[in-house]
Amino acid sequence: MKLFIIANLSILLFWFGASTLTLTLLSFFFYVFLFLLNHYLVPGGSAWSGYRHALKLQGPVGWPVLGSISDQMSALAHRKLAGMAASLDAKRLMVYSLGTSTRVIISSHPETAQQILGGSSFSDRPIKQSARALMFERAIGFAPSGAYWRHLRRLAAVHMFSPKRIAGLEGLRQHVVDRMAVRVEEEMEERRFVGVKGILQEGSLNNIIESVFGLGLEKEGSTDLTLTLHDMVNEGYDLISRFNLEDYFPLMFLDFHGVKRKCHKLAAKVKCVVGQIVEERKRAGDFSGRSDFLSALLALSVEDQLSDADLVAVLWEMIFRGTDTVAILLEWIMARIALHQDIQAKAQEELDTIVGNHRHVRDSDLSKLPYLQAIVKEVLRVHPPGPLLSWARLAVHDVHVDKVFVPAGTTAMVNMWAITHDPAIWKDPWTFKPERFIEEDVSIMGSDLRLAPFGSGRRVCPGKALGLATVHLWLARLLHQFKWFPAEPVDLSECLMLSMEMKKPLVCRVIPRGGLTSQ
Ligand code: HEM
Repeated sequence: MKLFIIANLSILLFWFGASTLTLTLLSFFFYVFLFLLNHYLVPGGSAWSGYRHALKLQGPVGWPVLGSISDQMSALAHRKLAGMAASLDAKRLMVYSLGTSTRVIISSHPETAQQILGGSSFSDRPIKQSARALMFERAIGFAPSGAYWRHLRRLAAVHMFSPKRIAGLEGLRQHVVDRMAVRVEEEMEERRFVGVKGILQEGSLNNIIESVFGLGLEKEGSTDLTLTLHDMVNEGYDLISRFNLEDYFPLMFLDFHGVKRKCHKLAAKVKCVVGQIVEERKRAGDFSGRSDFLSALLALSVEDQLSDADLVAVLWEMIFRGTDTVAILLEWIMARIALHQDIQAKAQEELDTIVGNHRHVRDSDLSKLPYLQAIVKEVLRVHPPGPLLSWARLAVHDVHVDKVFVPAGTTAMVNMWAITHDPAIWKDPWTFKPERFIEEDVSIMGSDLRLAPFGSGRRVCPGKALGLATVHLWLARLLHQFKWFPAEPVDLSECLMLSMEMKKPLVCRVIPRGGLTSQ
């Protein structure tokens, strides 16, 4: 067909007196043009061009060479992808390309999400250069799903996230929230408003550092170390969230944005800072009687021990993952609390009934506070911190999803934000209404894909119980002790980095509720 068109065109041009060279060039460019059209005008874009005949694909064609990179890299990627899936009638499964060769599938439906997250076919993760350089390939999040990854998950399940250990860390959580309450009062006194994000980030970092390293929060030098780790986490977060051309094009030798260089520099710093903590603990010896994760890992039997390099990677990942997730979720919750005064009053009434006003809230009270828990669920529905579930999955072998053939090596994502805002799944999805979870008890731990903010299946978030225990207790304490008002209009705009943050940090006016004092 193409040759026929070219031949006809050539004859026409000949009749119009064009030279042989012009004819050859025109024919050449015309052929290239047709080839490109043929290659790119495929549902899902060029990375899917080899599969179009076998499949019934639905997805955007994207741009030549770039594919749908601009949509994926947008600060509102979850909304863009949800809009595209709805307009192409591809909620169950949409395909697209990143660059010329990265094939992606995305589900915006609980049933296909279950197929992706639930089985073993998508149990690896695609790894970005930045994540590799920052050593995450040797930690739980990006380790391929083999024996090493299973070993790490087991160690973390027993020594970091077991119910016994989470319960044992209540004293730490109480201590950290005491300090946060003092800072709230100090900021109110000094500035007449409270920068919520800063307080939550500091509290969250202190909490995770202490549970991972057990250095003693009040010890000399601990503030310097906290600041160093804080800067390292922020820099790593920024680097890993950044778009890097080299992830999608074979330009490994180039470093256009300087990401590779910065990652290597940061990794060297992490090895030095975390490595030094490990060395000092080893020198001090005797790990018994200590409850921190580092000591538990050092006390393992020889056959279970991790190498020093792997130990650093695993500890660094815990600090990295454990800080922002909790702080970001709590900032969204406090924003909703400040915005909906009626909901705040109802939660405080529940607290006063169950806890009274002569003592602070304890972990043991939390199960008796269904409305408070419903608020957390509703925030996870409306503002899931990982709207695209943070880190994608990778097909480890050829597989079918919804009868669509998905080749090995395809990146798979779930648009949890699209699912939690789908009117076919949730009544009035745009209304903030914690009461919906009083009417229907929906599990958020991964068994019900209508609301799975921690993912699901074998790579589900291992920190979900610890994260929720922290968020529930801190929210209860902050609500019990203070009334929260917006210091300026609450702006609910989103910005998707590694997690989905508030674009404009929350600023509140806070009034003590009386009865309870900060310690
Ligand atoms: C409280 C808010 C949190 C949210 C919303 C959250 C969300 C997520 C999500 C969506 C995933 C991907 C799951 C999947 O692929 O199915 C994940 C993985 C992970 N999370 Fe969390 N997380 C939170 C807290 C934490 C905490 C506190 C830690 C550790 C201290 C943590 C450590 C991890 C790790 C290590 C992985 C990788 C698991 C693997 O690949 O096997 N997370 N998280």
